[in-house]
Amino acid sequence: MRAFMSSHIGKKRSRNPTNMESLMQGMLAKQDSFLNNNLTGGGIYEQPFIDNENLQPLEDNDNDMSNAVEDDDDDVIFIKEQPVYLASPAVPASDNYTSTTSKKFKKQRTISLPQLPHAKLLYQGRREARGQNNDELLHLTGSSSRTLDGNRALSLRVVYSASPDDISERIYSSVSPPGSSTASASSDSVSSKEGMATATGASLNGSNPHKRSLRRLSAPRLAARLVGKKPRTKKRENFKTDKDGHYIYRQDDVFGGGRFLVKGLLGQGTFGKVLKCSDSGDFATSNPFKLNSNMVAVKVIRAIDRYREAAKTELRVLQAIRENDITGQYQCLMLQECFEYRHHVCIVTDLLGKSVYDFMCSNGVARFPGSHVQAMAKQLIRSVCFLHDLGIIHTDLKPENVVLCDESYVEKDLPPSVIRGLSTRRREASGGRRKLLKNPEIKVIDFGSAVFHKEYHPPVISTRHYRAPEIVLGLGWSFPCDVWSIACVLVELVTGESLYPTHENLEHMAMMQRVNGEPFPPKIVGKMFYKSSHNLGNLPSDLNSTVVKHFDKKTLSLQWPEKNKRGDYLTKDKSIRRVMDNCDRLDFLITSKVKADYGDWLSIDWNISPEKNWALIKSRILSERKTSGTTAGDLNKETFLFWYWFIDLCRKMFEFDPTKRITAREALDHKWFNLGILDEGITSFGEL
Ligand SMILES: Nc1ncnc2c1ncn2[C@@H]1O[C@H](COP(=O)(O)OP(=O)(O)OP(=O)(O)O)[C@@H](O)[C@H]1O
Repeated sequence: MRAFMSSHIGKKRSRNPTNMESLMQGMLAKQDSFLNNNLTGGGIYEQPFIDNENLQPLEDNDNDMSNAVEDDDDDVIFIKEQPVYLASPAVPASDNYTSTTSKKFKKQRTISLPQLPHAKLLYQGRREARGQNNDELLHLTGSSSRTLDGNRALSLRVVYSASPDDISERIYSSVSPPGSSTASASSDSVSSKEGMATATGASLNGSNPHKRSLRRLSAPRLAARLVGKKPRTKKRENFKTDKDGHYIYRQDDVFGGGRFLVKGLLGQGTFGKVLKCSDSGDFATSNPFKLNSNMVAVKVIRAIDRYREAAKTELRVLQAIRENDITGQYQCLMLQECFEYRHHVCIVTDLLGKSVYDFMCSNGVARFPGSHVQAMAKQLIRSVCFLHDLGIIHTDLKPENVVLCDESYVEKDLPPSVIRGLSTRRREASGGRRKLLKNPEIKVIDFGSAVFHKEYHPPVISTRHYRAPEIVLGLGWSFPCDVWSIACVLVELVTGESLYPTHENLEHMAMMQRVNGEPFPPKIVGKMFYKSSHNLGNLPSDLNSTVVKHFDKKTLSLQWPEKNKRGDYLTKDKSIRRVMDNCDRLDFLITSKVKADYGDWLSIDWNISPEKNWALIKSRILSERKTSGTTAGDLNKETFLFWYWFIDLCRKMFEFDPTKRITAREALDHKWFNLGILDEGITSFGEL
């Protein structure tokens, strides 16, 4: 009972009807092929469930201008209809589906400009998951014993090296009396995981009935028997670890019982190194949902107890994701397996493309076109919605942790004026060209800081630029902190620059107020004073010295720029400039960046309705046309509406008070996701 939007083009009036129409037709054809061959193949497009609640948002209320099919400025109308489902008890189950052409039911609202198919992804989560912004949840600091118990229950298979030395060691331990085995001493507990090798540390201890036959095998073959895999090579496993517990990266190293061959370094962080490896194991070829034949990413965690412990929580999160999303449709990194090797926890996952951050760095124009931002936003919010429904808070959403599934792109030459304005580094990295992805499909990675909502919550989480105000103010945090981080990411995708380029609390808070165009609500500042004075909850250690002291106890307002008693400024000029130059109210900030594509006509003021905004733009265009004969260029009403509602969504995600912030689930239903835009991201989509 699967049905997708039926689409048709109804032509109204067009400046260049033939071009526009063929462009739209081309887009439709690409969408169809994408739906049928690509995303649907991976199960990304879900069958919408039958639910009256899901018959939304159909028609918008008074403010909705995007239904404006009668408007003079419309060129081509690109009508899309969501399938309509009924859940009336009077209707037999088999009749619940109604075709999109039925007159009985309301159509999905009209879209005048095209969208990428990703922007239409549906989310069929657990309906019972509610109250994610509940005040009590925010003050839950989580139980550390739950975290420890959870980690203790995790089984890690120990894999031994195929090198002769290690094998003799294994033979030795395999014939040792039960309980004295080095295998059981070094493993946290041993069991096999679904789809993984069955040989385990337990099978190697003294009670193993096969120990005599194991002793007769050559070293590499013995290793293979131990891990249940074919060894890649007889080459010695020269895998080395430095004094900080980091694996010392060397191309062509072999590890994991001869199974993994190191092909490259994908990234390194606090937790360890992420390696690109070719995998000779069975799982690599037998998994139908795998993206990339036998290539995998292996995160080799530092061989230090505290990181090993953290890695176990990461593994539990990855396991929960895999158990609840077997096909990977919610675009989270997929765990293939995990094992312990020479005291390193190794996490094997699908190999993905470069991060969105790296793509931006290598691009002549760091910002993404609106259509790509919308496509990525839908996927990202949907992924986070799925995680939240599982009771998982990611806590470290940032462009580095959003990776591309397909790095291929088309290039466009940039005008010399733009090239001149690029930094030398960017000019060299980009070759003076703008890169446009052919497919903005993404995955969310790095669950190394993810937290189950009932488990231990560290007082400070998130990378600074993406950190929500409730964390900075020490109010306690929960699911809403991810929503704030997503908003920071989305703005960065649109502007190409970090929204909060700062490294300290006072400056960060001043920037937040400037972006939101309002001071912190007295309610949350009052809570901060209460919690800090009563030492309630798990407070950041520097809360008083870097945050609380900057608020006035009576007015509950942030004292920035900081002054001494005589009224002299204590805040340095450089810091004041950083706040004033880099930040502006979000509507002004976004329009100032987006103007690069649509000219000076575009201006949005979130304090006035879209109708009034558009009327102002129109009157400016008209008067200018009279005096200088200029036109509005690429700006039309649909484009304006697209950015207006994008800003509206971000504003709701940047709500200071986490209990009032829009949830990921609510964000999925925001009207911005019903709007389209015709830009370079649409034309580059699926380009050959
Ligand atoms: N499955 C993957 N496919 C491709 N690249 C990956 C994959 N996993 C990680 N990477 C790359 O490795 C980098 C580091 O990975 P990850 O964030 O998981 O490690 P980390 O040690 O937790 O890093 P950090 O300390 O910065 O949080 C990522 O930014 C990404 O570029």
